[in-house]
Parts: sequence; structure tokens; C-alpha cells
Amino acid sequence: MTSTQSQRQNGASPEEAVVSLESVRRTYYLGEPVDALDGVSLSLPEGSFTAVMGPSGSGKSTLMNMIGCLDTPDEGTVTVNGQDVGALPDGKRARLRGAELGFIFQQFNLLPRLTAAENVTLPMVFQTVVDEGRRERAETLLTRVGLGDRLDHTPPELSGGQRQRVAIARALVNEPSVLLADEPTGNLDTETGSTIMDLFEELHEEGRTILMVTHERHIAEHADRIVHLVDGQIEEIEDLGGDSA
Ligand SMILES: Nc1ncnc2c1ncn2[C@@H]1O[C@H](COP(=O)(O)OP(=O)(O)OP(=O)(O)O)[C@@H](O)[C@H]1O
Repeated sequence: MTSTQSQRQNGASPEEAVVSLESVRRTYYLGEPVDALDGVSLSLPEGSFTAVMGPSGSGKSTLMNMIGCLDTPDEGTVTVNGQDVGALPDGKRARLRGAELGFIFQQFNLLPRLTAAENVTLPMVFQTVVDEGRRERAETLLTRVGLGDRLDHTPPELSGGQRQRVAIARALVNEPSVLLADEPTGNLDTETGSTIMDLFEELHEEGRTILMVTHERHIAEHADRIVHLVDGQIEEIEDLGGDSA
């Protein structure tokens, strides 16, 4: 394959990519070795919205953990915003994670005793945002996701969809380069899931770079393209023509 073909298949040249994986292998040794990722190359161009689908055990979580700077490759490289994740010492990798990545989970992962605003404020505590600015920023983001009237509610006082909105506001708070969403609608009914996907589409239109794992085809179809993983390899990158639509 020529490099131009390879770039086209991967979605971008490395220079334009916020995240880039080059021939990434991750092998687990429990009895027989398992290549959870088996030579994966993928680029996330700035402003792209990519869905990842694949059967159970195909490597989706391993891929998310790689891009999320929770894991490093045994072979190949993962680059986030120009930094080689595997070459960074643990502390720097954790800082890169906090500064450049925003996480959204199926289970929301909010602290139940803190208010919505406090949950959103939390990631800023580890960054250099001065105290006075934090509450204001949390209010702005919660208003942005439609929860301006729920700032002081705790998660148990919110619906599932509202909780996920809080989690999305929290993920945005440090202005990350990439939003990583793991089954973001997996705990929501179809209608609520669809309103959350509307919000993802708005964030995409604002130019944010999003990577989302999902089992559901109709959820994946909100993205520009679907990466199909099978046995730790990219079987196909399905272009949904999002950019030209
Ligand atoms: N910590 C680990 N130790 C050993 N093997 C692992 C570990 N994590 C993942 N694996 C193996 O790596 C492969 C890929 O797992 P991964 O969790 O990435 O798949 P997945 O696509 O996210 O699956 P699911 O949809 O079920 O969550 C599987 O065969 C799994 O058993």
C-alpha cells in the first residue's frame, strides 16, 4: 500500500491528526498470548467524529485505553497532540491525560454526593484554573448542555440523561483535544440516548474531535465514520460521508 493510500484509509496524514496510532500491538499474556490490538494504525483528524464497533473481545476497550493514555503499546506508537504516549514517564502521561482528553462513560461515573456543578469543577482542581473561575466555568458548561437550572442538584436527583449531560460538561471542562466516549448511551432509553447523540452532534459541529465506542449501529451512524474492529485488527473503516453532508 502506498503512503497516500494508507493515509486515505486511516483518515488523515499524521500532521493533521490530533491522535495517531501507528502499527500498535498490545499483547496480553494469560496462558496463550492474546493480541488485543494486532497492528492497528488509525488517525483521528481534528474535528472528526469516529465510532468504533466490533464484537466482544475485538479490542475496543484496549484501543480506548491506548488513546486514553491508560495503557501503552508493546509495539508501535500512539501520539496524542504530538506527544508519543509510550515514551512519557507515568506522571507526564497522567498530565497529558488530564489536559488533553475528556472521558464520557456508560455509567456516568459522577460522585453522588457532589452537586452537578461540583462534579464538573473537579477536573479543574488538578489543572491550573484559579478557584474563582471554576464555578463560573462549570455553570457555563452546564448551561451549555441544558442543565442551567440543575446546578446544585446531586446525581441521585437527576435523570439518567441529565447525569450523562453533567458527565459531558465535566469532560469538556479542561477544553480537551479529544472526547472519548465509551458506550455513552448504553444506560439510557432510546429516546434519551437520541437526545444525548444530538448533543454529540452539536459538539462535533463546534469542531470537537470525538471517538465513541458503541454496540449500536444507529448510535454509530451519528459519526462521520465507523471503525470496525475484529480480533484486534481494523477490518474496515466505513465512511459515512459526514463531512460532505
Ligand atoms: N487485562 C487483561 N488481561 C488479559 N487479557 C485481556 C485483558 N484485557 C483484555 N484482554 C483480552 O484482550 C482482548 C480484547 O479485549 P477488549 O476488552 O479490548 O475487547 P472489547 O472489544 O472491549 O470487548 P467488550 O465489547 O466485551 O468490552 C480479549 O480477548 C480480552 O480477553
